[in-house]
Amino acid sequence: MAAKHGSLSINSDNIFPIIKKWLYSDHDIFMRELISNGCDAITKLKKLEMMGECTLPNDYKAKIQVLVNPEEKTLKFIDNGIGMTAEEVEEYINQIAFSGATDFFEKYKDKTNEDQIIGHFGLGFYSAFMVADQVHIDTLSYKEGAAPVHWECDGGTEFDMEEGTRTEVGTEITLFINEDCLEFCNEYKAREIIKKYCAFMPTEIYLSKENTTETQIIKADEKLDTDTVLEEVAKEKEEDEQKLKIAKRPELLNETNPLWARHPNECTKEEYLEFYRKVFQDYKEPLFWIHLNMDYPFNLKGILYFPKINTEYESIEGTIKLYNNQVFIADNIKEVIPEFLLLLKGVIDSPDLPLNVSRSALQNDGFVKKISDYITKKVADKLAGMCKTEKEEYEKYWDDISPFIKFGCLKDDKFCEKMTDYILFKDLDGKYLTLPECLEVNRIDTEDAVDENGNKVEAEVVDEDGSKAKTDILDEDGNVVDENAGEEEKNEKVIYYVTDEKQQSQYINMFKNAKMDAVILTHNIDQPFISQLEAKNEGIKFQRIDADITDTLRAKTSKKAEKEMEEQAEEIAKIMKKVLKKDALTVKIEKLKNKKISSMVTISEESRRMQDMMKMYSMPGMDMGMFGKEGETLILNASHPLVQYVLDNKEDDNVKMICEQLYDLAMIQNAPLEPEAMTKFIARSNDIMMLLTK
Ligand SMILES: Nc1ncnc2c1ncn2[C@@H]1O[C@H](COP(=O)(O)OP(=O)(O)OP(=O)(O)O)[C@@H](O)[C@H]1O
Repeated sequence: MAAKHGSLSINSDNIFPIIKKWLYSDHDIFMRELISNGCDAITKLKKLEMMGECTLPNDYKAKIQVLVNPEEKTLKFIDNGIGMTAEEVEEYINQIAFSGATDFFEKYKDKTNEDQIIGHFGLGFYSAFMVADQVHIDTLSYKEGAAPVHWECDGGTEFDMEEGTRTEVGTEITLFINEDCLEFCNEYKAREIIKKYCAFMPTEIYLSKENTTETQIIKADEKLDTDTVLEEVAKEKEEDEQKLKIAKRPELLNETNPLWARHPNECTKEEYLEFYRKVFQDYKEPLFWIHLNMDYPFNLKGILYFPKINTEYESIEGTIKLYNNQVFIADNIKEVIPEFLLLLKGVIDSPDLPLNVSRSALQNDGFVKKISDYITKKVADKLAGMCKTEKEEYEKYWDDISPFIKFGCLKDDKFCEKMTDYILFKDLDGKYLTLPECLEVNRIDTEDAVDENGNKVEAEVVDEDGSKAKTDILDEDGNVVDENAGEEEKNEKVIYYVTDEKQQSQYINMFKNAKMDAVILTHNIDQPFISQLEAKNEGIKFQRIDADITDTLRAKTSKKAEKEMEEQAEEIAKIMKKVLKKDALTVKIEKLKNKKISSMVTISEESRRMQDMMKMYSMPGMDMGMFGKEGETLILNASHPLVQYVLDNKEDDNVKMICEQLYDLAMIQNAPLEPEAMTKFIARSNDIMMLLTK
C-alpha cells in the first residue's frame, strides 16, 4: 500500500450523542455552561473596550438574564456581551470543539491575556442539548454594521441559520426544554442551580419568570430606572410615605466580587464571618481563618475557615469549594485539597487548575500536587505564626483545633515536620506546653516532693534500724556505680499522660504530690498520634500515668530493705493468688511515698496499647476477655499498715477479706469494676463496716 499522510475525521452523527449524554455527569451543568458563555462574552467586550477596539454606551451595565417560562417550557439566557457575526456562529457553534476564546487571544495576544475567560474547550454550548429538544441562538455582534443572526438546531447534526431580528448587541439563547427535564423551567430549581454554580461569577446574573404578572411594592424614592411602575399605591393617611407598585424585579443571584478575590487587608472580620455564614449556612462562628492569596508560581486565592467542633462525636466533615475563575467546579476535590484539610470549610479559586473538558474534575498532574502542597504549607505557616505571636489566642483554640492538627500530622509528613514544635499539650494544671517543654517538666528536684498531707518528704534515707541507708553499689573494680544514671537519662524523655481525668484521679493525686506533671490526652486520635511522635522522635516515650511506679513516687529504701521487700513480695503474692484464686496475678511490693495508698494496679504501657488496638480492630461480638489482662500488676504499698498486717498475720481470719478488699480497691482506682466484682465489693464493704460495730 502506498504511504499516506492525512488528518482524522470525526463523524458528527456519532460524536454528538457522546457529548450530549456522557460528557457531563450532571444535567444541571448546562446552566453553568451557558451562563459562563455569557460571562465570557461580556469579559471579551470589556477587554475590547479597554484596548480601544470599541466604545460602550455610558449607561452600559453588564448583565446576564435568565428567564424561566414554565408555560412555554423554555429557558432563556440573555447577555449583553460581544455577540457573534454569522461567520463566528459558523466557526464556533457549527464546528464542534472550536472555541472562540483561543481565536480571541490569538488575535489580541499582544494586548491582553487569558485570565478571566472561562471557556476554552469549545464544547460547553452543546450541553444545552442534554435538557433541550431544540435550541435557538439570536445574536448581534458588537462589530459595526454586523447583521443579527438567528440559528436553530433540533439536537440532530443539522442546523438552520438566517438573518435574525435582534437589535441589541449580545446574545440570547433559548432552550426548548424536553419533557423529561421540565424541572429546569421551574424558578426555584433554576435559582438553586445558579446559586450552586454561579454564586460568585464575575457578571451580575438576574433570574426572573418570563411574562410574569407578579408585582412588588417599593418606596417611591427607591425606584430604579429599570423598574416598570404599574401604579402609585394609594396612601391611607396623608403623612404616609409614597409607595409604588412595580413589576417584580429580576432577582440578583450572585456576588460578583467575592471576598476571596479581595486583598486580605481590605476585608473586615465581620465580612469574613458574614461570608462564612452565607456560604456554609453554619451559624456557629468559625474559630479563625486563613486568606490565601498568591500570584506566583500559580494563581490561587481562597479562604479556609477552622470551624468550631462542639463534640468529639460530631461529624467533623468540612467542605472546601473549588472554583475556577469564580465558577464553581466541585466540593472537596481530593487531589487539590489534602485529605486532612477536608475537615475545614472554605473556598479555593485557581484559574490555573487543569480541568478536564467537562470542567467537573481535574486532570491529575504534578501541578495539582503543587497546589495541594502549597495549601498545606500555608496552613502550617499560619498555625506556627499564631503559636509564636498570638500564643494566648492559639491556646484558646487549641482544644478545638488539636484533633485536626494531629490528624494532619498523621496524614502528611511535611505538615507534621512543620507543626511538631507547635503542638500543645495541656498539663495537669491546665497549662499548655510544647513538646520540648513537656520533656523538661518532670526533671524535678526530689527535695521538693511532698507527701499526701503536703508535708515535705524526707530526703534522707534510713533503713529500718535507723541507720543511714547505704545506696552506693560497687562494681567489680570497687568503684561506686551510680545506679540511677541510666534511668534518669531515660526518665527525662518520658512524658506521662492521662486519658481520663476522673478515672485516673488517684494516680493524678500521687503525681501532683510528688510534684510531677502529666499531660492530658483524651481524644481518640491521641493514641495513634503519640505512637507517631515516638516513632519520629527517638528517645521520647509516652507512658500513661498508671503504667508503672516511677522512682519519684517511691520512697527511698536501703539495699537491705529492698532485699527484704522482695522476699515479702513473694510471700504476699502467694497469699493473694490463693485468696483471689488468680494464679497468673503479678504482685509487687513497693515502698510508696504516699503512705495512705494501700494498693494500686499498674498496666504496662505496651500491653495496654496492644489491647486497645485489638479492641479497636475487633469484630463485633468478639470476646474481649480472651485478650486477658496482660501487663497488669498489683502493687502493694509496704509503707501501709494493712499490707504489713497481712504479712504479719497470715493465718488471721480477716486476712482473706483484707486481701480481697485490697485487690478491689486497687482495681477500682483504674477502671470501673465488673458487675459481679462490684456486687461482691459492696457486700464485703458492708461486712467490714459491721466489724467496726463489734
Ligand atoms: N453567549 C455567547 N456570546 C458570544 N459568543 C458565544 C456565546 N456562547 C458561545 N459563544 C462562542 O462559541 C464558542 C463555543 O462555545 P462553547 O460553550 O461550546 O465552548 P467554550 O465556552 O469556548 O469552551 P468550554 O467547552 O470550555 O465551555 C465560544 O468560545 C464563543 O466564541
